[in-house]
Amino acid sequence: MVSLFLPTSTHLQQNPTNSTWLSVSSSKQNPLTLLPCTRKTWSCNAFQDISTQVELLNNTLHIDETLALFPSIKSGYSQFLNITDDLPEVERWWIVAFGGLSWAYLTARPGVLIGAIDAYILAPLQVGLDNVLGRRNLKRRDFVIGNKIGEGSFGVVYSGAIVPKNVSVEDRVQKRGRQLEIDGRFKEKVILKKVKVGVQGAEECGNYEEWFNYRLSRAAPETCAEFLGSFVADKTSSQFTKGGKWLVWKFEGDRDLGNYMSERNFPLNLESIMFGRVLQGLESVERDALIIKQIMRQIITSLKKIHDTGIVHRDIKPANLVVTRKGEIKIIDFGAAADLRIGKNYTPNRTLLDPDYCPPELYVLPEETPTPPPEPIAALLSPILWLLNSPDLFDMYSAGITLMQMAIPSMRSTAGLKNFNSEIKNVGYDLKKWREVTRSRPDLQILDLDSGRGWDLATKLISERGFLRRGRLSAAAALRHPYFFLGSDQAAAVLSKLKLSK
Ligand SMILES: Nc1ncnc2c1ncn2[C@@H]1O[C@H](COP(=O)(O)OP(=O)(O)OP(=O)(O)O)[C@@H](O)[C@H]1O
Repeated sequence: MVSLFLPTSTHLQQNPTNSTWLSVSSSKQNPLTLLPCTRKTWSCNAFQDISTQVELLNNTLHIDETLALFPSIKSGYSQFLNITDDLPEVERWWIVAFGGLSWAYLTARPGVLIGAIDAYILAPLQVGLDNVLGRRNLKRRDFVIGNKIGEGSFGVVYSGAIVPKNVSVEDRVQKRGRQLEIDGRFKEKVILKKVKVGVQGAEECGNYEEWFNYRLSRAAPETCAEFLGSFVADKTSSQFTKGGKWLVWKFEGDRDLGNYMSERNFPLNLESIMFGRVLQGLESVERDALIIKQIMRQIITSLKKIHDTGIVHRDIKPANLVVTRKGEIKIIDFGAAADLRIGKNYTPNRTLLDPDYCPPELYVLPEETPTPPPEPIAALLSPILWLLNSPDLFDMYSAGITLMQMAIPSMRSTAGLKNFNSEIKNVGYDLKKWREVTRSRPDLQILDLDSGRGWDLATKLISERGFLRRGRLSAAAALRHPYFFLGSDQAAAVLSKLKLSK
């Protein structure tokens, strides 16, 4: 039985094992006493002065015994009694109530308390530690640049490698084609993002991306690519422009989810990566469903952790989900992310979005939301902001589109996705209605398995915000959806890992 100990006279509590009621009394002078009672008699007993310890026939339970199980609570409880010894009972009640409410507020999402600990203790500690270990002193000459692998509005992304100490300067020029991969000396592969120079907003975006990567490297490192740091080029040569900023990550995998989805054999092309082997004894559609479920579980689990820190990614899509060799999904590209605990990278009326994946509301917060106040004040107000606006649901819509794309082959092409987006808009973002009227004849087999659990989840992710800006599942609620019950995908993943480790 779990009890709530209040430094006051009496309250009523039910024993969950046998449903009997207990009258619970405590005060400094009188040790806590539990009396079996009925609901009716409790109100009479409640104000009785219980000065002697009463032996309970069936439910003998003493506060000292119970508190002995929780030593820290016990010492806190007695300290509290000591400190408030001179106070009248009513004031003690107020202190407890105020303390409880403050604790609930400070720990409510997105976590004012944990955010303050991170900002004022963990972040400076990380800087100090990184400086001691030399991690903040990255230099241009530490890296060799390989092929260009992507370009966004604010940055150009290259593959690269860390230059080992024994390699001569001449070798540190750009390596093109497969030169870098076949050169055995460059073992530690990295990804480098060159922040564009002279492009409006690029520098600011690069700084934000760096900030988000450091923040997540402390709060939820397993969700994203390992961030190694940044450097500013000290001279202009080959890809480097003097003064230009570069961000560096560990190379997490050859391909992102978008690359895998563009292949005809998706999702089977991920089967051995996700599960370490071919799933046996299952129909092909069930194998597909299991792989997709495992990917979705990872995406939503990571989103939950990121949202718990107050960060909304705002650009969730297959191209921003790197698949590692161990079958882990890492979220990348935090250039558009916003920290809605302190208002970082949030400007009202400005949205950075990919129209194919962004939700109908377009903005992470209502357009009339004012410019964030200074960070400590914004942080203090953030639980109210989250409660009223649920900004995390922005990413959940994008996760829903990703699920639909994985499960419905015709939606994987750019044209198929655009067609879906225009059809869903025409039916007011009502997925059930879309199913009735779509002309695209989608193959919904995977979503319809297990009495349509996948389909049900999709309908609860792809929807308008609705009343009180809710009406869409949060990451935590999605993980509790029946689609993720009976973790057959989890079991297969664990089994394969056990087999591999033998
Ligand atoms: N840590 C990493 N490991 C492996 N591949 C990565 C990693 N980071 C990025 N990539 C690859 O590089 C591609 C481009 O990266 P990213 O999406 O961060 O930049 P971008 O969108 O081109 O730039 P911008 O931030 O300006 O929009 C990704 O799609 C992915 O394939």
